[in-house]
Amino acid sequence: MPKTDHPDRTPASPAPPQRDSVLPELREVWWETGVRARAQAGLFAVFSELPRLVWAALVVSWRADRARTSVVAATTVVAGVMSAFGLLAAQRVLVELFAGGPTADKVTAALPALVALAAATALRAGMATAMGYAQNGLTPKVDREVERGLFEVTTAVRLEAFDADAFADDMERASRGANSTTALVQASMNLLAGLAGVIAVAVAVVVVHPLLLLALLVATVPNGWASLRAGHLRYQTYAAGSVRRRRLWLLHRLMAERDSAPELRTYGLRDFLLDQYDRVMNVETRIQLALARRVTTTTTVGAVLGGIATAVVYVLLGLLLIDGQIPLSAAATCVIAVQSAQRSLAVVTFQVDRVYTEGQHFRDYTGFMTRAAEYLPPSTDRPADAPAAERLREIAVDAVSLCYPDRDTPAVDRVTLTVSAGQTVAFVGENGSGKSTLATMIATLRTPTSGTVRYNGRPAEEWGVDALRARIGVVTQEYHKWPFTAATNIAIGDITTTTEQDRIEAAAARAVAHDMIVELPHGYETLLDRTFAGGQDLSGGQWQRITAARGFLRDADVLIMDEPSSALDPRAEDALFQAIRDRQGRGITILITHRLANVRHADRIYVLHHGRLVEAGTHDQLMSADGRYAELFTLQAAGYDSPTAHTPTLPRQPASA
Ligand SMILES: Nc1ncnc2c1ncn2[C@@H]1O[C@H](COP(=O)(O)OP(=O)(O)OP(=O)(O)O)[C@@H](O)[C@H]1O
Repeated sequence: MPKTDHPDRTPASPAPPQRDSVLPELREVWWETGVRARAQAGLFAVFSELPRLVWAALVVSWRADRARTSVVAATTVVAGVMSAFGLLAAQRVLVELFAGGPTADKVTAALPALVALAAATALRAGMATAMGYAQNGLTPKVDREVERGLFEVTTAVRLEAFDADAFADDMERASRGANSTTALVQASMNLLAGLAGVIAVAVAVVVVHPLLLLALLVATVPNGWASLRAGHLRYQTYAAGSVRRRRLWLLHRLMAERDSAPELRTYGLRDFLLDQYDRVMNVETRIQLALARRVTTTTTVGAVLGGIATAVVYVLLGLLLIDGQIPLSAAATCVIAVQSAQRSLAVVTFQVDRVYTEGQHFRDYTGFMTRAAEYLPPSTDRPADAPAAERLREIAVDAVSLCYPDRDTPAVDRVTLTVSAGQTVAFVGENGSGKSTLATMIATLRTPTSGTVRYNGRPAEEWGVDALRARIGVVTQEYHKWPFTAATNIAIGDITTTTEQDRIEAAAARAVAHDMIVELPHGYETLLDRTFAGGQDLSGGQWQRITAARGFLRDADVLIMDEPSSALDPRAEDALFQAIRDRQGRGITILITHRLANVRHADRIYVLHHGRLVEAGTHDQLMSADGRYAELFTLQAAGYDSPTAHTPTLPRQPASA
């Protein structure tokens, strides 16, 4: 890892080495190097990037709301013109007032210019109000445009994306980037408005004396530099703290949310988690203090240099006046212009800083959108040769392997098998043997690293992922508890059926969930989320019945059930497997379970071990073969046969009874 100047590496910041073993998340990860390199771009890079960022902001804004973007652009230009016009009118007023003659005549002569000055000031204020109004209206539209785009991608990427090391961090920064877009758009608009003001003042100053323009620049450059550098330091710190922030967010959730509350108390994790929080926050505090020191030093140096330069401008003005190079009226106008220019330039430098900083976050967003596109599945359009009514008759798994990222050994290793319509097959094997991974590949949720899965003889690409998924129902081992009503939680199995109560109830009945649901306070309309008023929670087994109902809802050609009964009571389990057996002779059913008594009726049982298919056959065939399946089955059965329930007898150690 190359050495870089990084806020985390300031002498005060690194966590002690032994803590890394507790919080590996605090260690530097490879992808941060690239982010940091970007954050370390010099000020020249900042300016060279500005036009592109402002342009990007205008494009987003234009896409979100053309009318409001046009209003902002028009009011910006008109306000700028009015600034120049106002300054020139002010100078005209002063020229008339400093002319010779009686005061009444001078005031009368200055009146037209005074009226013009008042009109320009009023118009400029009106433009600022209109611009503010249009910008406020733009904010929610830009938010929606960008955030929706992000969600469209995060909900479409393949599951592999969530296994990739950098994806979660990348996504975290992208969400921050999405939130930054509104700020970028606003800052860009304000920057353009500020620039229009600066140009207006510059024009007025040049009219008075060209040399004053140079002085004006000298007076503003130090503050501008300080402001830009401070923004730059903040971004560097932000970019380097992504992993730490994610860790903090996780700790917030672990300590404050309902899911973790019981285990937190059972295992007495309070002090442990608070300690972890303290460690992350200690690092964070040190880094923020170091940042504050550097930012304060930078802005102080900028302010001192800016003050000296302003004094130089006024001295120069005085010298020009004494020398008779400019009249008193022009000198007075120039003082007004210098103050006005400093105000406008303060706006510009502040907005340059914001545009750059928010722009970096925005680039995180656009960069993520580009990188995430690599994880998007191929076009989901159903090809013309996959008729909508075609049923899945056969699934052929051909030498399929899957290696998870950063794993040396494949989770599934060259597995070949075929399942036909009407068959119920079971995948069995010890924990981690690859059963779920194989099932997710059949369900098109993961793409094999090598080998092919064919559906009716054709690979998935020829069908289109959507066409296949519409024909495959999956009940996953790690099901999700959706914070919706019981009815919707079942309808999620086929979201088009949310209003088809009879279908929902039929699916619930097959999954032994109906009676349980009608006993809930609001029956099917009971909200299954305790975090909302009136919400209910269910037991593990009750949740499992709901998820099984999800699987039954869509009478899919293929139903994959991964550990559907691990939390069910014996009666519910028996009823569920009866319902699964009812599919036999019709669709394809793939069953994954450790309760081997439930797979006895399967047409074929596939035994996996370390990712490889080691045995296949019916229950009777596998028992006669006396291999791995027979061993597991006998071991489990012995638990029931044993006279002492707590000391199950191993098959090769006959019971002493
Ligand atoms: N997302 C993942 N990233 C990396 N490795 C994974 C991932 N999911 C599973 N694995 C690994 O792949 C192997 C197979 O896991 P899989 O979940 O397919 O096993 P399984 O047979 O279904 O296990 P179980 O009976 O415990 O459900 C295991 O070694 C597991 O650690």
